[in-house]
Amino acid sequence: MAASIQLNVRSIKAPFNLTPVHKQWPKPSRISCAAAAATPTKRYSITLLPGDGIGPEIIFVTKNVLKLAGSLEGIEFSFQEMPMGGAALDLTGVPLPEETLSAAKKADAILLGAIGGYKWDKNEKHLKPETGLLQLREGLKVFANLRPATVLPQLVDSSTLKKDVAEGVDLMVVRELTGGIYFGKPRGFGINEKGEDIGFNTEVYATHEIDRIARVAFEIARKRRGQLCSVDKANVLEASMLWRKRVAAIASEYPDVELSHMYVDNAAMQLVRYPKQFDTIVTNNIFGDILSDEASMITGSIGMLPSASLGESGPGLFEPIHGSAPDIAGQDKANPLATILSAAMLLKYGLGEENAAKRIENAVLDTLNKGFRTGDIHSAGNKLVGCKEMGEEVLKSVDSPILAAI
Ligand SMILES: NC(=O)c1ccc[n+]([C@@H]2O[C@H](COP(=O)([O-])OP(=O)(O)OC[C@H]3O[C@@H](n4cnc5c(N)ncnc54)[C@H](O)[C@@H]3O)[C@@H](O)[C@H]2O)c1
Ligand SMILES: CC(C)[C@H](C(=O)O)[C@@H](O)C(=O)O
Ligand SMILES: [Mg+2]
Repeated sequence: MAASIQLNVRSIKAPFNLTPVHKQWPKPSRISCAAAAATPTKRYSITLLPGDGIGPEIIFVTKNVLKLAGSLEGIEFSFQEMPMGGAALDLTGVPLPEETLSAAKKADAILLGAIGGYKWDKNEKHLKPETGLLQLREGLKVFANLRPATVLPQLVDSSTLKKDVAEGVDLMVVRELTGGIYFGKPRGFGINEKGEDIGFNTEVYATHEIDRIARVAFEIARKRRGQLCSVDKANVLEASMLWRKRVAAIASEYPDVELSHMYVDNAAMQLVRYPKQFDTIVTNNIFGDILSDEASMITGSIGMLPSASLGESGPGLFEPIHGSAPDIAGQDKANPLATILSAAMLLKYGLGEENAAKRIENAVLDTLNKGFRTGDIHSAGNKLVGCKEMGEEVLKSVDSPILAAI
């Protein structure tokens, strides 16, 4: 299941007078000289949403990697940068301007950095950067969020888990992204019978929402190691009881996939006890959010985890699973690899361009093999680099021979 591929180029004029991200940074010379670019035969339009905090830094380097990998495979991209999150709030007063959503809908794929930051933390809900992100996911109808967590041999020592527990971990979290407690109604603030303030949200899932995410997960499990673990809280929550019933019903369509069920509290524990037991995990919106952050640390850092958000049709949304990291923003310390690997997912799942995707995955492996590490994955004996340099090293490796995919 991949987002539909639209091959026609669209030239969309940005309605905002945006300062391009990091225009003060010199363009890496490797872009023009790394390898002979193939004559473009395919053209795609990409909406870039740098967002806030480290977002512009990681999007800047990823755009260059995507551009070079594409050009070596006969692909030409047109990029359109649009405001999103806190940056959009400052510019337009809303976290997801209509122009941003409509440009995103018209693109072939969307690459997002990250949104959010201290400045907007106390805003009312509808004026929070995070609300813009939820509106974007809802607007694009990207209900299936794929979050792969793979422990690369080069980074096994960066894992917080013991080497023998972490090594060989290769799992995929399939997170439902447009339903559940994030979107359920009623929600809001009120006053209870004792006169106390209350805040409330509703976890609600309809059959069709569970069935479609279950089918995506079964399809993915079928192409992996044939094992699907559905994570829920069916011992307590009605929404989870329906979830478990429907996932079990859909299992009859996939006799070749082995289905198991696990309560989320146990799953959180099992992920750090023996993560190799997991192949594909399917879970609801909030459990997927939490478990994917947990899984990221097994791989060494949250700065390593990419994601793809796909719907039944229309462009896919590709973003790292981490946030805007305001504690390191503007310091050239961010690890861009989660975003670079999200660009590989964009090529693979969003555009069906497997060769260009492999180039990027391979370039990341090559760069790690050469010992380059940002601070979050750094250990003794490696070369500590910043976000820009890491991006430039990946660029240098984009034209290396294709080795095994990640
Ligand atoms: N998809 C998104 O845009 C997204 C996701 C999560 C959080 N957020 C937002 O980001 C803001 C900060 O949230 P948070 O601090 O809870 O989570 P975070 O993921 O931004 O940061 C958590 C920790 O991980 C580190 N980190 C994250 N990404 C990194 C990278 N690429 N390289 C190196 N270190 C990295 C940060 O420095 C921080 O110490 C909040 O406003 C939150 O709502 C946005
Ligand atoms: C920022 C927030 C809305 C978002 C989520 O909860 O989905 C983030 O944590 C993520 O994982 O993408
Ligand atoms: Mg999250």
